[in-house]
Amino acid sequence: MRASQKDFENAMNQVKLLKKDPGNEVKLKLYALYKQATEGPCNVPKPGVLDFINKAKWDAWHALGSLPKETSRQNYVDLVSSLSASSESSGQVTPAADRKQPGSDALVVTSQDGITTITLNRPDKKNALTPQMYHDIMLALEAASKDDSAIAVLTGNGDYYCSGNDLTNFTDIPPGEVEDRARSGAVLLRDFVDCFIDFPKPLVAVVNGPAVGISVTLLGLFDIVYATDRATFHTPFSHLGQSPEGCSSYTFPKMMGPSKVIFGNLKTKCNVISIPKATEMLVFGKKLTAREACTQGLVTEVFPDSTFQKEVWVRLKAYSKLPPNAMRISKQVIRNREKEKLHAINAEESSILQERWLSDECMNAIVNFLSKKAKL
Ligand SMILES: CCCCC/C=C/CC(=O)SCCNC(=O)CCNC(=O)[C@H](O)C(C)(C)COP(=O)(O)OP(=O)(O)OC[C@H]1O[C@@H](n2cnc3c(N)ncnc32)[C@H](O)[C@@H]1OP(=O)(O)O
Repeated sequence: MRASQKDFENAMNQVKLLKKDPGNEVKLKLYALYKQATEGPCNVPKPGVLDFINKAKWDAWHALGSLPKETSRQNYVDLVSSLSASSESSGQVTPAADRKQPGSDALVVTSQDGITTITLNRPDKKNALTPQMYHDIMLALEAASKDDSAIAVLTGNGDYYCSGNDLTNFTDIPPGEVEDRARSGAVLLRDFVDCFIDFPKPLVAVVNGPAVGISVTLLGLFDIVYATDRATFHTPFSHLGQSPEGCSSYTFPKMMGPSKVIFGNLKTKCNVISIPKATEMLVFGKKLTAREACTQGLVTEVFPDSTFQKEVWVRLKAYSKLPPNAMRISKQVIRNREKEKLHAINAEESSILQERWLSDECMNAIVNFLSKKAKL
């Protein structure tokens, strides 16, 4: 059977996830087949002899002569599939990918076994979220809401789940444009969080490592949160001169419940007040371990790191075989009556944050991070 365009796109995504470098010879072969499959026979002038890299690429492409596009596509898919079989790719992302997100390699979307997996793929920056990634995640969620998968998963590649908003997003802003940027940032944030509120299928977070900032607050909008015991959950908003988002000002106190504080002594009358446990996280920036987050209702289940990927994916594959319409409808029954409220909270949080981004407290904290004075 001939490889389809979808198979070809799957293969392109799989290449990005290979753990083992396949070596220059194979990479040239992949390049040549890709060019032949997408553009046909080599039609560009030969680079000069001193332009070693481009000449090697040109030679590899040119060597394919008039190989038809369809055959090149098939050969590309076969080659990638043989590489994937021999490469030890990370447990959860071996399945063939089925879409390439526009504009960035920092997000990889795969779809297999009824599960669409959105993987944050910027491990060298601890999967910090750039504006492009916010846009691409929205696109991926939009596509996943319509594709034939039963559930969707968000996870991270590397040792972190996500280090939150990329703090360099706040740099290089010309002085006259600061307010405009804060305004457009708030619109993006609001649209982004709205996509999570409205996502119609079961949404699962596979928290493969520490999580910071918005990647934590969003967890209140997921239906299941599985975490490795290596994960931590940190919302250092006050440290950053910022304030909670992702509807966490509502979902966290609701999920975590109150902690009772008793004051007074035996001689005087004792008073009991209830403070949401979430306050310690959202106001004071207390970092929770995975077990603490589980006890407090933010995480569904914690797994030992050594078996995390295996156990979680076995579980999710089983869930994905359940009738998809029933799961979608059940999710809606559970979530729908809160939706309007969540949208209103999201709008409010985004507009408060827009103001915070303009504050000296926020600017100073970001400068501190960027000058490496502070490690949160
Ligand atoms: C549309 C806009 C929406 C905005 C929504 C608002 C959201 C609010 C938030 O998300 S607040 C949370 C923001 N995140 C942080 O404050 C985390 C900052 N990072 C750290 O504190 C640390 O990097 C760490 C604890 C995550 C990891 O520390 P570690 O020592 O293990 O590793 P490094 O610090 O050396 O990090 C490796 C490289 O990654 C870069 N990096 C990490 N996180 C971020 C980030 N959030 N933004 C930008 N860059 C980040 C780090 O700078 C290192 O880069 P380098 O190798 O080039 O130095």
